[in-house]
Amino acid sequence: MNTVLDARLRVRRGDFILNAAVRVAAGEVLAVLGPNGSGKTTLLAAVAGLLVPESGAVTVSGRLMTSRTERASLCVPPARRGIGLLGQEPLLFPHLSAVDNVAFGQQAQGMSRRSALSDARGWLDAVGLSGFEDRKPAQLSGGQQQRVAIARALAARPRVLLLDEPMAALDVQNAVAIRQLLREQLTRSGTPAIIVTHDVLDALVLADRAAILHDGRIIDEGPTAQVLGAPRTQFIAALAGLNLVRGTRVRVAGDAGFDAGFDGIRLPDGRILRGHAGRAGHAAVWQGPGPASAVFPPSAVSVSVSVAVSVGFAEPVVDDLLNRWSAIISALEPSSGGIRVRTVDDSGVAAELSAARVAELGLRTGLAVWLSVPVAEVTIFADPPL
Ligand SMILES: Nc1ncnc2c1ncn2[C@@H]1O[C@H](COP(=O)(O)OP(=O)(O)OP(=O)(O)O)[C@@H](O)[C@H]1O
Repeated sequence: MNTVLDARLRVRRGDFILNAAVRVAAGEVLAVLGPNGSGKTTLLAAVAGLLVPESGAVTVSGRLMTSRTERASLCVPPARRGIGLLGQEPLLFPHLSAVDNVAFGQQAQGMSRRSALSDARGWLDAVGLSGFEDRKPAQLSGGQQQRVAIARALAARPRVLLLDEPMAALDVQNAVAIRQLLREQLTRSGTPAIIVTHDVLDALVLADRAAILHDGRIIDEGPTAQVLGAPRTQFIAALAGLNLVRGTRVRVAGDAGFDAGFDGIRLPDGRILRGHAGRAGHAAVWQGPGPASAVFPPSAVSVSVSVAVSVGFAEPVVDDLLNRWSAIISALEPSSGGIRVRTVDDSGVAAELSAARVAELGLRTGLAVWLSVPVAEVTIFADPPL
């Protein structure tokens, strides 16, 4: 891997400690996902040189930018790292026109005004703002200002671009357009980037790899689809729109012609949810009981109504290929796949049904139902220590 950015950092902020390592290769985009307070902004600030770590190092294209050991300390100022920053707010110079805002960085680096302006016009065209060159930020919409900020960040030709929730302050339509624009421009320019985000779409559309930050530590990292498809935390499962149920890993004897037997997890109420072992390295080898998670999509969960349902009481196994349990509906919400049926259950499992099916079954909040999910749809992962 042709590493452009290599950062290993331990940063203290009050009681909070970030202890994380990230690498970004040439032309690669890494998404850093994590809940509020997990340390995402702290990580970017330390990479950018805005925060000095307790220990660690940051190199950009092999040049040491931060180095902190017990004996020595180096921290190259942010403006001299070749690192671009794009945040939620465009932070344009209010007194400069769009084209002057974009040209500013190039001129500061010594490019002639004429060349910098010509380059800036090209970048404004690339972000769909040709014809807006002479407008001041106050004469542009929020989405247009963010486009100028993207043009400005890329025009400076940073070695690495750090994006801190760049779509968070935009309405949905603008966010979709700017996300697409960022994808095009990052690909076109080959700029390696880290994007910190709460939004799974940012990770899916923009990033090759995703890292999950949890309480100051990276607890999972890999190709975006793989990380989101095998979520290690409820936070990521919810982002990815998947159900994640925690329990203890058990080996379930295969009595229906499955030589290897099933894998399953035992839930806190004693119920067993059966599935199959997840991706290699997570749970491919049986390692005895231990914390584990079952992951399955809401679209795989069927709902049926029975008058005799007693909640929390697991029905005797009626089908080796199906997990089945009782629950009470807590909410019905619109979703991309129809209607999301949320249930009260230790694990808060959700099902996704068409509106017609919801009407046909007469589903409503407070109704007791049976939920079932095919064993083949459930993936079991051994939990790494969080
Ligand atoms: N200046 C500060 N002094 C003390 N603690 C701080 C300071 N700034 C941040 N923290 C703490 O550091 C932790 C990480 O904050 P950080 O902003 O990096 O998280 P984040 O993942 O970016 O969160 P969010 O998604 O809400 O922006 C939090 O617990 C926060 O309270």
